[in-house]
Amino acid sequence: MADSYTPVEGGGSLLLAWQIKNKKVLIVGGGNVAAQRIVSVKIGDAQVIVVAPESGLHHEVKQRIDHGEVTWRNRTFQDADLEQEGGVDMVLTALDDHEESLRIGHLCRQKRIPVNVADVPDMCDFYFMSQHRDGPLQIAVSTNGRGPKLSNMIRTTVAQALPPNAGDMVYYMGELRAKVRQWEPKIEQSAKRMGWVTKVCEAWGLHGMARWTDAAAKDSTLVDGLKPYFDSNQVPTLEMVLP
Ligand SMILES: C[C@@]1(CC(=O)O)C2=NC(=C\c3[nH]c(c(CCC(=O)O)c3CC(=O)O)Cc3[nH]c(c(CC(=O)O)c3CCC(=O)O)/C=C3\N/C(=C\2)[C@@H](CCC(=O)O)[C@]3(C)CC(=O)O)/[C@H]1CCC(=O)O
Ligand SMILES: NC(=O)c1ccc[n+]([C@@H]2O[C@H](COP(=O)([O-])OP(=O)(O)OC[C@H]3O[C@@H](n4cnc5c(N)ncnc54)[C@H](O)[C@@H]3O)[C@@H](O)[C@H]2O)c1
Repeated sequence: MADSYTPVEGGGSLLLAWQIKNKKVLIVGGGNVAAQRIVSVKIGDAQVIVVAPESGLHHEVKQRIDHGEVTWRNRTFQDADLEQEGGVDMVLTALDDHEESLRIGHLCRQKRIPVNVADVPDMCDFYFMSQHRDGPLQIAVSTNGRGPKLSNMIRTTVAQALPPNAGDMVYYMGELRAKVRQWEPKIEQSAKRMGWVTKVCEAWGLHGMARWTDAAAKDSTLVDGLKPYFDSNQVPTLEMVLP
């Protein structure tokens, strides 16, 4: 046991990968910011309700309404929007009416509905982050409200440092992980499974896994060739398993 653990540095945010699939997200406003918010929450397969009068709709928002990607209430916000059809799980305001935006923020706080109020960090229960998306890979950067443009630049720099097939790599290494669970389904063997997968990741490295990915994408049976190595708890070099 350590005499003293590293002190925790507070003042940050709790970063989570929020599972919002089929949850109801109310977006108030239908302009520029709303258009971006819709994309952010639809990535998580949320059910989106937009409340905004037709006169102020951004063409992207209009298109998503026309395509049935979001539900639309063609009017200004009413307090009852927070209660209708069993209530909502999250609210995002994207209005050009600052006072009304703040009022909605306070209402959500009263009702304990998580809320993001565009342009008013103090009223946000959570901030959005600058995001890189590549299939199952998501990388998000926060500066905790200090510099959104800086978030964007750091995110771009991080993404550029990755192998170009990083998203596929996450996908195919996930396939390998699923295979290992099939090979050794017993829950008490979890430590063996995790230990072997970790050793493979470390031995191959990111660039090795990227090479594996290109080969596995061409030949779906390749993964089965790893089973004897798993069974004997050995980690093969790529040369031993690539065609
Ligand atoms: C990540 C991203 C996600 C998204 O919004 O989707 C995002 N802002 C993005 C872009 C961006 N926003 C703004 C600019 C102009 C340049 C600049 O101001 O720097 C740029 C740059 C650009 O457009 O390139 C204006 C702005 N933003 C906020 C304020 C209010 C304030 O600061 O008080 C003002 C008005 C400032 C003023 O008027 O002076 C506040 C917030 N913006 C946040 C997120 C949260 C903190 C994120 C963090 O800490 O990193 C937070 C706190 C709340 C929130 O919105 O959740 C997205 C990156 C998109 C990408 O990656 O491409
Ligand atoms: N545009 C940006 O890049 C940006 C970036 C950060 C923050 N913001 C802030 O976010 C807010 C929204 O910006 P925007 O560019 O999307 O504005 P916008 O003018 O494009 O859109 C505002 C939308 O709100 C709707 N609206 C107004 N009152 C409403 C009400 N009572 N109920 C429902 N809908 C209502 C309008 O009809 C319109 O659809 C502003 O406060 C802005 O300062 C904008």
